[in-house]
Formats: sequence, C-alpha cells, structure tokens
Amino acid sequence: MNVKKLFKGPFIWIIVVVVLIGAALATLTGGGQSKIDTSEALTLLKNDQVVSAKVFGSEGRVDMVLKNDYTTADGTKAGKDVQFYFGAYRAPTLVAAIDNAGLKSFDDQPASNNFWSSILSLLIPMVLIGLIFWFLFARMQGGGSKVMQFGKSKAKLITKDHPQVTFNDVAGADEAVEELHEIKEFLQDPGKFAAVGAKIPKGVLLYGPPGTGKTLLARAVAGESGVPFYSISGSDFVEMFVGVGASRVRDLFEQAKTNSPAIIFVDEIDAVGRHRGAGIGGGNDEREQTLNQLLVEMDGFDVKTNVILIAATNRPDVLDPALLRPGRFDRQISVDAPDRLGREQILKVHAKGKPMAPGVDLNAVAKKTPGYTGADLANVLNEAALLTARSNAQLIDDRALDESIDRVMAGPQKRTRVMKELERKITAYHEGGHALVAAAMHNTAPVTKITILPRGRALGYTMVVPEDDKYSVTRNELLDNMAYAMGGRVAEEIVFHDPSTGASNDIEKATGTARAMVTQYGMSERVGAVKLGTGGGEPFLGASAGHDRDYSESVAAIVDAEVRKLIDQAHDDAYAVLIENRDVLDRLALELLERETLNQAEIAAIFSDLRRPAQREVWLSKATRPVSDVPPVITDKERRDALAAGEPLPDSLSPQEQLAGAHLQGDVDAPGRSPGIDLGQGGGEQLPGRR
Ligand SMILES: Nc1ncnc2c1ncn2[C@@H]1O[C@H](COP(=O)(O)OP(=O)(O)OP(=O)(O)O)[C@@H](O)[C@H]1O
Ligand SMILES: [Zn+2]
Repeated sequence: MNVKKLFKGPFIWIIVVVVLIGAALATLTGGGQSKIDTSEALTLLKNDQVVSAKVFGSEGRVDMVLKNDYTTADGTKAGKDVQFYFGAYRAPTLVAAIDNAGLKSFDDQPASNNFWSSILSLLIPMVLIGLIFWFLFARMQGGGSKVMQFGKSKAKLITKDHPQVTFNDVAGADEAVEELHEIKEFLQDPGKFAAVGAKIPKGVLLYGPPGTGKTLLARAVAGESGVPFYSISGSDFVEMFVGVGASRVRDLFEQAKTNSPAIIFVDEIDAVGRHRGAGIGGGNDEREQTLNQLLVEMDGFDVKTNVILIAATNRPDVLDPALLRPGRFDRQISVDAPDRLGREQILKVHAKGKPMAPGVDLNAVAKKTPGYTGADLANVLNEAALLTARSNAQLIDDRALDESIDRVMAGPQKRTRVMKELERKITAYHEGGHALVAAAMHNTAPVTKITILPRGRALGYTMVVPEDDKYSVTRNELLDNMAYAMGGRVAEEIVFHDPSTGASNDIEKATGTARAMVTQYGMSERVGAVKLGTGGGEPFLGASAGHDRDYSESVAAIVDAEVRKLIDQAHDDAYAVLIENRDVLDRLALELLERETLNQAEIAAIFSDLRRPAQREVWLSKATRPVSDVPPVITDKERRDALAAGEPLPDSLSPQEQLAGAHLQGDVDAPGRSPGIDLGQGGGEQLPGRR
C-alpha cells in the first residue's frame, strides 16, 4: 500500500473516525492524568493499592499511586509530599474537592505506574482500526458495490445513466462517428447480429488529445442506442483501496451484464492499462490485478453478453499490448483535433441557445482557432456568453468572441498548440512537398490524407497507404520512398530558402534507408550484395542502431559515399518534381492552409495535372561480384556483336543473366520476397504514416 493511496479515498475517513473515537475515549478514561499534591486534607481509604480517597469529605474512587514507595495504612493521613495520580476513573466530586482545596496538580504523566492505562490507550485505537479494516474487507468480499458508500460515494465511482446526447451533438468527428455506427446498430438489436453469428467487437478504444470529445462520443453511442451507460475512470480504479480495483471491475461488469445491452465506459484507461511492469518502482500490484481482472472480464464476453466496453485514452502508446489484442480493444478509433470545417460545425453545435449578433461569422472564428479542440471551442462560446452577460449586452458579438478566443488560448496547456502563422505555412509546404513527390513518383503508394494539424509531436503528416500488405520492397520503391521522405525538406528549401528543423525525422529515415540499401540489401553498385556490419536488422530504418563495423576503413569510406549518393539522388529526384510542379505545390499549400486536412479525393483533384518524371532506368545488380572486381556490364548489343564476330564472350554477364543469377541467389525459401532483401518483421510498416 503506498502512501499516496493512504490519503485518498475512504482511508482518510477511517482516520478521521478513529481520531474522533480516540478523543472521546481519552476524555472518558481521563487519559491526561493529573497528579495532585496533597496535604492533610486528603484521607486514604485503603491500604497499598488505594482505590478510593477522601478529600475534605468528598469521596471517590481514584487509581492512585504513591510516589517514593510511600506506603500508607488504612485511614492514615498522607504526608505533604505525596502525589496522587488519577487513573482510569476520575471522580468529579473528588476533583472538585481537590480544586476547592487549592491543591496543586501537575500535568506530566506518571513514570511507570500507569503502565496499563497507557498500553490501553494505545491499544484501543489500534483495535478500532483493525475492526474497521476487517469490517470493510468483509463487506468488500460480499457485495462489492456497497463498499464505496463508505467515504467516497459509490455514485462518484461508477455512474449509471441514460445519456440523452446523440451523434448530432458530436461535430467534426465524422470518421469516428461512422465507425461507431456499427456499435450502435448492434446495441439496438443484438439478436439480429447473433442470428447470423456475427462477431461484434468487445472493446472500442477511443484515443486522441484531451477535449476532443471521446467521452461525448461514448455517451452518444449510448444515447443513440438507448442503452444504459456505466462509466468509471481508470484513475478511480487505481486510487481505490487495496484489493478493491479488481472487485470493482467484477462488480462493474456484473451490473452491466444484468442490464444488458449496455455500454461500459472506462475513461483514462491508461491509468489501469499501462504496460505491466512499467510502473515506477517496478510495477504496481494493485493496478496489475485490476488490469488482469479487466482482461479476464473481456475474455469472458460471449455472443450473448451484449455489453460493449468503450475506453478512452490520450496515451495509447503506453497501453499494455495485451489490451489491444484481438478480442479485446480490437477496434481503435482515433479522435483528433478538428480541422477548420469541423471546428465550424462544433461551434454551431455549441452556439445553439446563444444569441449571436448579426454578422457574426462562425467560420471566421473557426479560422482563428487552429489546434483548438471541441472542449476549447465550447469554452470559447461559453466565455463569450459570460462576457456578453457581464457587459449587460443581449447578443454575443465579434468582440466578445475575439476576447474569449484569446482567453482560452492563454489557458495553460493550449498556448503551445496554436501554431504561429509562419509555422503553419512552413508545415503546409513541407507536407505538400511530401505528398506531391509521393504522387509524382511511380513506385509510391497513393496519398490518402494530408494534414497540417499538429498531432503528437508532429506538426503535420502525410499519409500514404499501400493497397496491399507488403512483405518486400524493391529498390525502385525504396528510392522513390526516399525521394518522398526528402520532399518535405526540399519544398522548404525551394519556397523559403531557409529550411527548418522540422525535417530532421525525414532525413533520419532517408539516411537509414540508404544505409540499409548499401549495407544490408545489396542495392548499391560499388558495394554489391554484401552484408556489412553487425546488428541493424531494422528494416528500412537501416543499421543506425547497434551497428558495429566489421569492415575496413576503405570499405567504410565507400559505404559513406554510396549512402551520400543515394541521399543526393533522393534529394535531386524530389527537387526535380517540385520545381517542375511548383504551381501545383502552391495550390496544394494554399488548400492546406485553408482546409488543414485534405482527403484522398481532394488531393486527387489538386494533383490532376501533375507532371511526373520518367520511369527509373533498369538497374543492374552486380550481385555476386566482389567489391573490387566488378566487370563492366555488357549490353545485349555488344553481346550480339561479339557472337556475330565469332569472338569469345567477354567475361561478364548479360543484364538478363545478372538478374537471373541474382534471383537464384535470392531468398528462395521465402516466396514473395525480392532476391537478396532481408526485411525482417514489420517490413511494410514504414510506408504508411510517415511524417
Ligand atoms: N466533437 C465535438 N463536438 C461537440 N462538442 C465537443 C466535441 N468535442 C468536445 N466537445 C465539447 O467538449 C466537452 C469535453 O469533451 P470530452 O469530455 O468528451 O472530451 P474527451 O476527449 O473525453 O476529453 P478527456 O480526454 O479530457 O476526457 C464535451 O462535453 C463537449 O461539450
Ligand atoms: Zn516531413
């Protein structure tokens, strides 16, 4: 049990109760014994173990102990220096009598003689704490849900309600809404799906920055399908009492199942769902138990359960992979900050019931608020309404809106997210450069999405998605992808003559690819098909990490030169495309600045008159030849001429022979793979989602 936990939840109440009871007991037992300096006025009534005394005629029981081993006999008057200690019981009349007599009393504790009563005063609170723990645990094991009525109220932990919000209340998140439609249909009529044996996702993970409407979306699913909505926050699970997290999960699912169809919503799932063993100090048993219980419950779902678990997080990266496995949160929906159109729609939703001055243009507000989330925008309108009311005006006008935009922007966490105008422009050209090169090259996957909205640490991104899963990549594909990677940087050079640091990641990737082409894939002319260096199995990313050189300085120099040549080529390829299509690039950047996100169809429209470079020439592998001994390639014509002249064939291979030779030497037992390319796992992953 950690200290933090002690001060949260019901524990604090236990402490309060114990202290109160302790205090009450202390008063009763007369815990603060006074010792009394007696005089002749006091008469002892019993010998040795004195149990009662008489002071000026007032009699009362006193647990008296005599100092200095002074023994008295029955009825003997005590000497002046005798001190008496009141023990467990203090007779009021006696005390009053002592006071009246003007006898002195001291507040210090008796040295040793009150041993038993001091033990007792320690023991009582401890026994009480023990009792309370026992009581709580007993209740917990039984009916879990009742436990939390103690201290933190149950209502705060698990809430159940029937949300009235619908998808109409969620704006600018069309993709997410679309994905959730299926869940809604299932919850509305589970029987229909069960009848055809359809497998419905058990868990849906909504991930994205705070305030983008994840909770709202989950509630809307419940509202749309008219099912109860159970919600709890992951951090509540974790803050709870030891051993409660797991039983809480059990209880939550129990409740939902008895009221199914239902939705369980777990906000901040990362609090429980963090990678196991990744906690500070080597893991948190309590959290892990809770997570395990969650997994157990999810695995226990069957076709008839009719409960959908929706979870939200803004840290999908820290989640335990076990949570994301098929059959758990296998549906993952990204909920991003809205683009300009989305912001306008959100503003419209929240402008309902707020009278706007004529001429107020929400589109203009949307334009001024790049990077604002739904929550920010709701806040902007609310602030504007507050300002308006405060100034006794009836209609919300532009001035109020502008002021509230500034206020919300100044909110602590938001300032950094709102991009400056120049930065936006650079990002638009950078992403535009990527997209344009990708579209122009012949061996790149189609561009499906471009955005200049910040996402994670990226200022924007361009997404290309290959049509099929790819297990191998050809040399031309690698070259084109390198050109695509360089496209962002080159666009910055062309347009601003002053490249930014934003391309560092692209350069790193392109360099990694080039190095891998030279040292692993056998794709450079001067080096040939030799694996150079240890480690560096990382496909595409090259041998940068853990790469130990096992070749000579002179070969290293060749490798560096070859890598540089490939990078230069990628740069030049991108440059040629962008210069050739400068007008398209400008148009694309303008559209991006205006709309922030472009989808596949919009991109295709802009690229309709793209001028594309010629196909790459056939590259001839000198695969099997040693580095120093690469014979000149002879052309078919030279070959034919030699044959016709009856000369012996030159010591070289024809292009066809070379290709055939390379093929035979290729990775024969890995069908579908290109010869000589060892891609390792995850080979296709670099293509989509590159920034
Ligand atoms: N897309 C949206 N459309 C309309 N309103 C929105 C939208 N996104 C957010 N809001 C407003 O912002 C409020 C907060 O959003 P919500 O709590 O759903 O965000 P969240 O993503 O769950 O955030 P967190 O990660 O902080 O929990 C909502 O109640 C709603 O008023
Ligand atoms: Zn880039």
